[in-house]
This record gives sequence, C-alpha cells and structure tokens, in this order.
Amino acid sequence: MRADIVTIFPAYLEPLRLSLVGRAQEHGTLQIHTHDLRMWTTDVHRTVDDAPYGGGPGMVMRPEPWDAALSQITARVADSRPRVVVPTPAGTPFTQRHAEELAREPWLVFCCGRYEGIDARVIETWADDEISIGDYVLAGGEAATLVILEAVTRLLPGVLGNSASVADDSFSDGLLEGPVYTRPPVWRGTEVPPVLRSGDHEAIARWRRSQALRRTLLRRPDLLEHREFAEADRVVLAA
Ligand SMILES: COc1cccc(COC(=O)c2cn[nH]c2)c1
Repeated sequence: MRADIVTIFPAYLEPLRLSLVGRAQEHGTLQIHTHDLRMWTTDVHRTVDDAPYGGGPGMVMRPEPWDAALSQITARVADSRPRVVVPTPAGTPFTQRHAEELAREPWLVFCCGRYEGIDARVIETWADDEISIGDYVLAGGEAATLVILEAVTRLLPGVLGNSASVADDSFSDGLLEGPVYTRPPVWRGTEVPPVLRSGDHEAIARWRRSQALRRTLLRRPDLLEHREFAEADRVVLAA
C-alpha cells in the first residue's frame, strides 16, 4: 500500500516512522509520502487560507493549493487513481469495517484540513471519503490521519506478528473486547478468573463471549441493535 499525506505540518506525521507503521514501511508493506501543502502555493507568503465567504470566525483553506497538490500527487501513475480521504468532524463515523475496506486499497491520499476546513469545491472535486474519528473538533486532520492509518496498517498482511490477533479484534464480531489477564495468577489479592487457567478451551471461549456480550450490553447497547443472537447469547444478554 502507498499512502500520501498532504498537510501544512509534515512534522506532525513523524510518529508514522515508529512502531507498527514504521515496521510496515521497513518491510515494504507500506510506503508513506508526506507532502507540505505550502509547496503548491505561489505567493511570497505561501498563503493557504483566506476569510470565509458569508462571514463567521476563523479561516478556510483556499482551493488552489489543494487542487495543484492533489493533481500532481495523483498524476503519479497513469491508469490508477488513489482513494482520497479527508478526515473531518462532518464525516462518516470511522469503524473497523471502514478500516478493513481501506486496508484493501492499493493507494490512499489523506488531506489534512486545518482552520475551519477546506473549500467545499475541493472536497466535491477530490474527496472519495470524508471520515470522522469521533464527535469532537481537532485543530487539524493530522491526528485523525495517524489514527486511521494505524487502524488500517495493522490489518495489512504480515504487519502484526500474530495474525490471529486481527481476527479476534474488538469489533471483528461486532462486540467490545472483554477483560484480558496475564501473570501473576493472583495480584493484589485478586485472582485471574479460574476458567482462563482451566485449559478447557470451549469453556474459555464461552466465558469470553459472555464477557464481551455483557460489556457490550452495558457500554455500547447500540452495537447490539438490529442483530440476531443465538439462544446461548440471548441467555447471557437476558441475565
Ligand atoms: C477538513 O476540515 C476540517 C475542519 C476542522 C477540523 C478538521 C480535522 O478533523 C477533525 O477535527 C476530526 C476528524 N474526526 N473527528 C474530528 C478538518
């Protein structure tokens, strides 16, 4: 996968050189190219923003630098066009399904907006996905791009050591992850649930499913709506 990121703060994306995403780059699974939007400005002050039509607070990112940047970046390869992603509070809520979909794309381009946003005509012309990572406003799309890219990268083949951990992900079955434990068996007087040390793998799977269902019912009942559950699950949910 190739990911191009357009931003006025390229340094903000340095963390992508670390850890999981950094390793994926070393293995050639992922190539990340960061671009400074100001490279496509033409004035001496390298202006990327201007006052909003209609008035109101803050500034809006001008269309010309974005159009020049995206035209050049996407012209890289003749017959293929990247999927252009714009992180924004006004976007579609980002979910694991969305991460799985993006992980199948060969080429992503992230547009990091700042100020009050990017001129709508750029979004109209270029954006394939407007994605929200949550109902809050950040100062720019860089942090959201780090979040989206991390969720996507960990799904790429060979990136996570134990590929099984992707299959067991939270949300992979649409439920929240239940509690996890490791040594010591007793810590501060609290014992690890004995079933987990029983070696009875069927009982362990049942216990984990029950914990995930109960936690989901408590914290995220919305994830349980419009879903059919087997009798065994219904018993847990009714408890
Ligand atoms: C493109 O226009 C804008 C405008 C304002 C802020 C941003 C950055 O994204 C977020 O704030 C965000 C993304 N998901 N949840 C919050 C982009």
